[in-house]
Amino acid sequence: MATPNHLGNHDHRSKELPQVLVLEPPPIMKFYGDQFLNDFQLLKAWESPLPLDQFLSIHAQSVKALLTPGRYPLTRNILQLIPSLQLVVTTSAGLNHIDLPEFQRRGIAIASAGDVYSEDVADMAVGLLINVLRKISAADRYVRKGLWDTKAEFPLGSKLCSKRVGIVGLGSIGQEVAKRLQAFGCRVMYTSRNKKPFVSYPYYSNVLELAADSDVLIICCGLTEQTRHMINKDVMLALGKEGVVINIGRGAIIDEKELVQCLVQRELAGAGLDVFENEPHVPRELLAMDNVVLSPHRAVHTPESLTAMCEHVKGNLEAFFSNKPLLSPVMNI
Ligand SMILES: O=CC(=O)O
Repeated sequence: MATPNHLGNHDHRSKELPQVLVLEPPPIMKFYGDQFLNDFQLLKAWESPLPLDQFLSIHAQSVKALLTPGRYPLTRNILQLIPSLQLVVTTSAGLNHIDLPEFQRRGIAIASAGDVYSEDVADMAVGLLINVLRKISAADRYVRKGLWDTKAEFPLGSKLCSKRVGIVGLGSIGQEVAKRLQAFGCRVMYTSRNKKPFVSYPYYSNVLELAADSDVLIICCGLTEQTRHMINKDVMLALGKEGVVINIGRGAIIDEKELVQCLVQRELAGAGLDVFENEPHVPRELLAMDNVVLSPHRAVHTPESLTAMCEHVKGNLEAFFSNKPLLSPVMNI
Protein backbone atom coordinates (compact mmCIF):
# COMPACT_ATOMS: atom_id res chain seq x y z
CA MET A 1 0.00 0.00 0.00
CA ALA A 2 1.33 3.45 -0.86
CA THR A 3 2.26 5.64 2.08
CA PRO A 4 0.67 9.07 2.22
CA ASN A 5 2.77 12.11 1.41
CA HIS A 6 2.57 15.37 3.37
CA LEU A 7 -0.55 16.40 1.44
CA GLY A 8 -2.38 13.34 2.67
CA ASN A 9 -2.51 11.88 -0.85
CA HIS A 10 -2.42 8.11 -0.99
CA ASP A 11 -1.81 6.91 -4.51
CA HIS A 12 -1.65 7.93 -8.14
CA ARG A 13 -5.35 7.12 -8.63
CA SER A 14 -6.35 9.59 -5.93
CA LYS A 15 -6.07 12.66 -8.15
CA GLU A 16 -9.24 11.73 -9.98
CA LEU A 17 -11.24 10.82 -6.89
CA PRO A 18 -13.40 13.27 -4.95
CA GLN A 19 -11.47 14.63 -2.00
CA VAL A 20 -12.66 14.18 1.57
CA LEU A 21 -10.86 15.90 4.39
CA VAL A 22 -10.52 13.96 7.65
CA LEU A 23 -9.10 15.87 10.61
CA GLU A 24 -9.25 13.00 13.08
CA PRO A 25 -10.21 9.37 12.36
CA PRO A 26 -13.80 8.63 13.34
CA PRO A 27 -14.50 5.36 15.26
CA ILE A 28 -15.53 3.56 12.06
CA MET A 29 -11.99 4.06 10.72
CA LYS A 30 -10.43 2.98 14.00
CA PHE A 31 -12.38 -0.29 13.89
CA TYR A 32 -12.62 -0.94 10.15
CA GLY A 33 -9.85 1.04 8.50
CA ASP A 34 -10.75 3.15 5.45
CA GLN A 35 -11.08 0.60 2.66
CA PHE A 36 -14.82 1.30 2.54
CA LEU A 37 -13.98 4.80 1.32
CA ASN A 38 -11.81 3.59 -1.54
CA ASP A 39 -13.79 5.68 -4.00
CA PHE A 40 -12.61 8.88 -2.34
CA GLN A 41 -9.27 10.52 -1.84
CA LEU A 42 -8.96 10.90 1.93
CA LEU A 43 -6.90 13.86 3.07
CA LYS A 44 -5.79 12.71 6.51
CA ALA A 45 -4.63 15.65 8.56
CA TRP A 46 -3.21 13.52 11.38
CA GLU A 47 -0.84 11.70 9.02
CA SER A 48 0.70 14.93 7.78
CA PRO A 49 3.88 16.22 9.48
CA LEU A 50 2.59 19.75 8.79
CA PRO A 51 0.82 21.75 11.50
CA LEU A 52 -2.95 21.67 10.95
CA ASP A 53 -3.28 25.22 9.63
CA GLN A 54 -0.56 24.63 7.01
CA PHE A 55 -2.09 21.31 6.02
CA LEU A 56 -5.48 22.97 5.65
CA SER A 57 -4.06 25.90 3.68
CA ILE A 58 -2.96 23.44 0.95
CA HIS A 59 -6.54 22.23 0.51
CA ALA A 60 -8.37 25.38 1.58
CA GLN A 61 -9.61 26.41 -1.86
CA SER A 62 -10.45 22.96 -3.20
CA VAL A 63 -11.77 20.52 -0.64
CA LYS A 64 -15.56 20.40 -0.46
CA ALA A 65 -16.32 17.60 2.01
CA LEU A 66 -15.18 16.85 5.54
CA LEU A 67 -15.69 13.61 7.46
CA THR A 68 -15.51 13.98 11.22
CA PRO A 69 -16.06 12.07 14.45
CA GLY A 70 -18.50 13.40 17.05
CA ARG A 71 -15.91 14.72 19.42
CA TYR A 72 -13.95 17.00 17.09
CA PRO A 73 -15.04 20.63 17.67
CA LEU A 74 -15.96 22.23 14.34
CA THR A 75 -15.62 25.87 15.23
CA ARG A 76 -15.71 29.14 13.36
CA ASN A 77 -11.87 29.18 13.47
CA ILE A 78 -11.58 25.84 11.68
CA LEU A 79 -14.19 26.84 9.09
CA GLN A 80 -12.25 30.02 8.32
CA LEU A 81 -9.32 27.82 7.30
CA ILE A 82 -11.44 25.80 4.83
CA PRO A 83 -13.52 28.35 2.88
CA SER A 84 -14.28 25.87 0.07
CA LEU A 85 -16.13 23.51 2.43
CA GLN A 86 -19.70 22.63 1.41
CA LEU A 87 -20.46 19.48 3.41
CA VAL A 88 -19.65 17.93 6.77
CA VAL A 89 -20.45 14.29 7.37
CA THR A 90 -20.33 13.58 11.09
CA THR A 91 -20.42 10.02 12.35
CA SER A 92 -22.25 11.13 15.48
CA ALA A 93 -25.93 11.46 16.26
CA GLY A 94 -25.17 14.39 18.56
CA LEU A 95 -24.27 17.73 16.99
CA ASN A 96 -22.97 19.65 20.00
CA HIS A 97 -19.41 19.63 18.58
CA ILE A 98 -20.58 21.73 15.62
CA ASP A 99 -21.04 25.50 15.59
CA LEU A 100 -24.45 25.24 13.92
CA PRO A 101 -25.15 29.00 13.47
CA GLU A 102 -21.78 29.42 11.73
CA PHE A 103 -22.54 26.49 9.44
CA GLN A 104 -25.87 28.02 8.60
CA ARG A 105 -24.26 31.40 7.94
CA ARG A 106 -21.78 29.79 5.56
CA GLY A 107 -24.42 27.55 3.93
CA ILE A 108 -22.49 24.35 4.74
CA ALA A 109 -24.64 21.22 4.71
CA ILE A 110 -24.40 18.65 7.49
CA ALA A 111 -25.12 14.94 7.29
CA SER A 112 -25.34 13.22 10.68
CA ALA A 113 -25.57 9.63 11.90
CA GLY A 114 -29.33 10.01 11.54
CA ASP A 115 -31.05 7.05 13.18
CA VAL A 116 -28.30 4.50 12.45
CA TYR A 117 -27.42 4.12 16.15
CA SER A 118 -30.88 4.53 17.64
CA GLU A 119 -31.67 0.86 18.32
CA ASP A 120 -28.29 0.18 19.90
CA VAL A 121 -28.46 3.27 22.08
CA ALA A 122 -32.00 2.40 23.15
CA ASP A 123 -30.88 -1.13 24.05
CA MET A 124 -28.13 0.38 26.17
CA ALA A 125 -30.55 2.76 27.91
CA VAL A 126 -32.83 -0.13 28.83
CA GLY A 127 -29.82 -2.26 29.80
CA LEU A 128 -28.55 0.44 32.14
CA LEU A 129 -32.01 0.85 33.65
CA ILE A 130 -32.46 -2.87 34.32
CA ASN A 131 -28.92 -3.01 35.65
CA VAL A 132 -29.57 -0.18 38.12
CA LEU A 133 -33.00 -1.48 39.19
CA ARG A 134 -31.97 -5.14 39.53
CA LYS A 135 -28.41 -4.34 40.66
CA ILE A 136 -26.82 -6.60 38.06
CA SER A 137 -23.31 -5.10 38.18
CA ALA A 138 -23.45 -4.99 41.98
CA ALA A 139 -24.62 -8.62 42.06
CA ASP A 140 -21.74 -9.58 39.79
CA ARG A 141 -19.26 -7.88 42.14
CA TYR A 142 -20.91 -9.59 45.15
CA VAL A 143 -20.51 -13.05 43.61
CA ARG A 144 -16.94 -12.43 42.39
CA LYS A 145 -15.89 -11.19 45.83
CA GLY A 146 -17.06 -14.51 47.30
CA LEU A 147 -19.74 -12.81 49.41
CA TRP A 148 -22.56 -15.22 48.45
CA ASP A 149 -21.19 -17.79 50.82
CA THR A 150 -21.16 -15.36 53.74
CA LYS A 151 -23.77 -13.67 55.90
CA ALA A 152 -23.64 -10.47 53.77
CA GLU A 153 -27.19 -10.50 52.36
CA PHE A 154 -27.46 -9.11 48.80
CA PRO A 155 -30.06 -6.31 48.78
CA LEU A 156 -33.32 -6.60 46.84
CA GLY A 157 -33.64 -4.94 43.45
CA SER A 158 -36.71 -3.16 42.13
CA LYS A 159 -39.25 -4.25 39.50
CA LEU A 160 -39.17 -2.69 36.02
CA CYS A 161 -42.75 -3.52 35.00
CA SER A 162 -45.21 -0.70 35.78
CA LYS A 163 -42.49 1.89 36.45
CA ARG A 164 -43.41 5.40 35.29
CA VAL A 165 -40.67 6.33 32.85
CA GLY A 166 -40.19 9.92 31.71
CA ILE A 167 -38.30 10.15 28.44
CA VAL A 168 -36.51 13.45 27.90
CA GLY A 169 -36.35 13.93 24.12
CA LEU A 170 -38.59 11.79 21.92
CA GLY A 171 -36.45 11.75 18.77
CA SER A 172 -35.54 8.50 17.12
CA ILE A 173 -33.55 7.22 20.14
CA GLY A 174 -36.29 8.25 22.58
CA GLN A 175 -38.91 6.52 20.44
CA GLU A 176 -36.90 3.28 20.41
CA VAL A 177 -36.52 3.48 24.20
CA ALA A 178 -40.27 4.06 24.57
CA LYS A 179 -41.10 1.09 22.33
CA ARG A 180 -38.88 -1.22 24.39
CA LEU A 181 -40.16 -0.02 27.76
CA GLN A 182 -43.77 -0.34 26.71
CA ALA A 183 -43.06 -3.99 25.97
CA PHE A 184 -41.71 -4.29 29.55
CA GLY A 185 -45.02 -2.96 30.89
CA CYS A 186 -43.74 0.50 31.87
CA ARG A 187 -45.89 3.63 31.76
CA VAL A 188 -44.10 5.84 29.27
CA MET A 189 -44.43 9.63 29.16
CA TYR A 190 -42.18 12.26 27.66
CA THR A 191 -41.07 15.79 27.21
CA SER A 192 -39.74 17.14 23.94
CA ARG A 193 -39.42 20.48 22.19
CA ASN A 194 -42.83 19.80 20.64
CA LYS A 195 -45.69 17.39 21.27
CA LYS A 196 -45.45 14.50 18.81
CA PRO A 197 -48.80 13.96 17.09
CA PHE A 198 -47.94 10.36 16.14
CA VAL A 199 -47.61 8.96 19.70
CA SER A 200 -50.13 8.56 22.49
CA TYR A 201 -47.73 8.74 25.45
CA PRO A 202 -48.62 11.61 27.80
CA TYR A 203 -46.71 14.78 26.86
CA TYR A 204 -45.21 17.21 29.35
CA SER A 205 -44.04 20.61 28.17
CA ASN A 206 -42.04 20.95 31.36
CA VAL A 207 -39.27 18.60 32.54
CA LEU A 208 -39.89 19.44 36.21
CA GLU A 209 -43.48 18.25 35.99
CA LEU A 210 -42.39 15.17 34.06
CA ALA A 211 -39.86 14.35 36.79
CA ALA A 212 -42.46 14.81 39.53
CA ASP A 213 -44.71 12.23 37.83
CA SER A 214 -41.91 9.74 37.01
CA ASP A 215 -39.96 6.97 38.76
CA VAL A 216 -37.25 7.07 36.11
CA LEU A 217 -35.91 9.78 33.80
CA ILE A 218 -34.11 8.70 30.65
CA ILE A 219 -32.14 11.45 28.94
CA CYS A 220 -32.34 10.96 25.16
CA CYS A 221 -32.08 14.51 23.84
CA GLY A 222 -29.21 16.39 22.25
CA LEU A 223 -27.02 18.89 24.07
CA THR A 224 -27.85 22.49 23.17
CA GLU A 225 -27.76 25.78 25.05
CA GLN A 226 -31.37 25.06 26.06
CA THR A 227 -30.69 21.56 27.38
CA ARG A 228 -27.35 22.20 29.13
CA HIS A 229 -27.91 21.42 32.84
CA MET A 230 -31.63 21.01 32.16
CA ILE A 231 -31.58 18.15 34.67
CA ASN A 232 -30.74 20.35 37.64
CA LYS A 233 -31.14 19.88 41.38
CA ASP A 234 -34.84 20.83 41.30
CA VAL A 235 -35.57 18.24 38.63
CA MET A 236 -33.69 15.54 40.57
CA LEU A 237 -35.45 16.42 43.82
CA ALA A 238 -38.78 16.29 41.96
CA LEU A 239 -37.89 12.80 40.72
CA GLY A 240 -37.40 11.88 44.36
CA LYS A 241 -35.58 9.46 46.63
CA GLU A 242 -36.76 6.36 44.77
CA GLY A 243 -35.93 7.95 41.42
CA VAL A 244 -33.41 6.70 38.87
CA VAL A 245 -31.69 8.75 36.16
CA ILE A 246 -30.37 7.18 32.97
CA ASN A 247 -28.24 9.26 30.61
CA ILE A 248 -27.31 8.13 27.11
CA GLY A 249 -27.52 11.69 25.66
CA ARG A 250 -24.66 13.98 26.67
CA GLY A 251 -23.11 14.40 30.12
CA ALA A 252 -23.69 18.14 30.35
CA ILE A 253 -27.48 17.77 30.01
CA ILE A 254 -27.31 16.84 33.70
CA ASP A 255 -25.69 19.13 36.23
CA GLU A 256 -23.14 16.48 37.19
CA LYS A 257 -22.03 18.08 40.47
CA GLU A 258 -25.67 18.18 41.62
CA LEU A 259 -26.22 14.61 40.45
CA VAL A 260 -23.29 13.46 42.56
CA GLN A 261 -24.59 15.42 45.54
CA CYS A 262 -28.10 13.98 45.15
CA LEU A 263 -26.67 10.46 45.01
CA VAL A 264 -24.35 11.04 47.98
CA GLN A 265 -27.22 12.44 50.02
CA ARG A 266 -29.56 9.65 48.87
CA GLU A 267 -31.95 12.12 47.25
CA LEU A 268 -31.93 9.73 44.26
CA ALA A 269 -31.98 5.92 44.27
CA GLY A 270 -29.49 5.39 41.45
CA ALA A 271 -28.15 6.29 38.04
CA GLY A 272 -27.01 4.59 34.84
CA LEU A 273 -24.57 6.77 32.92
CA ASP A 274 -22.99 6.26 29.53
CA VAL A 275 -21.95 9.91 29.23
CA PHE A 276 -20.24 12.44 31.48
CA GLU A 277 -19.62 16.18 31.55
CA ASN A 278 -15.84 16.03 31.05
CA GLU A 279 -15.11 12.69 29.44
CA PRO A 280 -13.16 10.60 30.15
CA HIS A 281 -13.24 12.09 33.67
CA VAL A 282 -15.76 10.38 35.95
CA PRO A 283 -16.42 11.95 39.37
CA ARG A 284 -14.62 9.87 42.00
CA GLU A 285 -17.66 9.61 44.27
CA LEU A 286 -19.54 7.69 41.56
CA LEU A 287 -16.85 5.01 41.37
CA ALA A 288 -17.62 3.89 44.91
CA MET A 289 -21.42 3.70 44.52
CA ASP A 290 -23.07 0.32 44.04
CA ASN A 291 -26.31 2.00 42.91
CA VAL A 292 -24.60 3.67 39.94
CA VAL A 293 -23.76 1.86 36.70
CA LEU A 294 -21.04 3.44 34.56
CA SER A 295 -20.22 2.97 30.90
CA PRO A 296 -17.51 4.67 28.77
CA HIS A 297 -19.71 6.42 26.15
CA ARG A 298 -20.17 3.22 24.19
CA ALA A 299 -23.96 3.10 23.75
CA VAL A 300 -23.72 3.82 20.04
CA HIS A 301 -21.03 1.30 19.14
CA THR A 302 -21.67 -2.28 18.17
CA PRO A 303 -20.05 -4.08 15.24
CA GLU A 304 -23.46 -3.91 13.57
CA SER A 305 -23.92 -0.17 14.08
CA LEU A 306 -20.38 0.55 12.91
CA THR A 307 -20.86 -1.56 9.78
CA ALA A 308 -24.09 0.29 9.09
CA MET A 309 -22.30 3.59 9.69
CA CYS A 310 -19.64 2.74 7.09
CA GLU A 311 -22.40 2.32 4.51
CA HIS A 312 -24.16 5.43 5.74
CA VAL A 313 -21.08 7.65 5.47
CA LYS A 314 -20.30 6.29 2.03
CA GLY A 315 -23.91 6.86 0.97
CA ASN A 316 -23.88 10.47 2.16
CA LEU A 317 -20.59 11.23 0.40
CA GLU A 318 -21.71 9.54 -2.81
CA ALA A 319 -24.99 11.47 -2.73
CA PHE A 320 -23.18 14.77 -2.24
CA PHE A 321 -20.68 14.22 -5.03
CA SER A 322 -23.40 13.16 -7.45
CA ASN A 323 -25.73 16.05 -6.52
CA LYS A 324 -28.34 13.79 -4.98
CA PRO A 325 -30.17 14.41 -1.68
CA LEU A 326 -28.15 13.47 1.41
CA LEU A 327 -29.29 10.36 3.32
CA SER A 328 -29.41 12.15 6.67
CA PRO A 329 -29.35 15.91 6.24
CA VAL A 330 -29.53 18.00 9.39
CA MET A 331 -32.47 20.22 8.59
CA ASN A 332 -32.91 22.59 11.47
CA ILE A 333 -29.64 24.46 11.52
O1 LIG B 1 -22.61 9.79 21.34
C1 LIG B 1 -22.52 9.45 20.21
C2 LIG B 1 -23.17 10.10 19.11
O2 LIG B 1 -23.66 11.24 19.26
O3 LIG B 1 -23.23 9.51 18.03
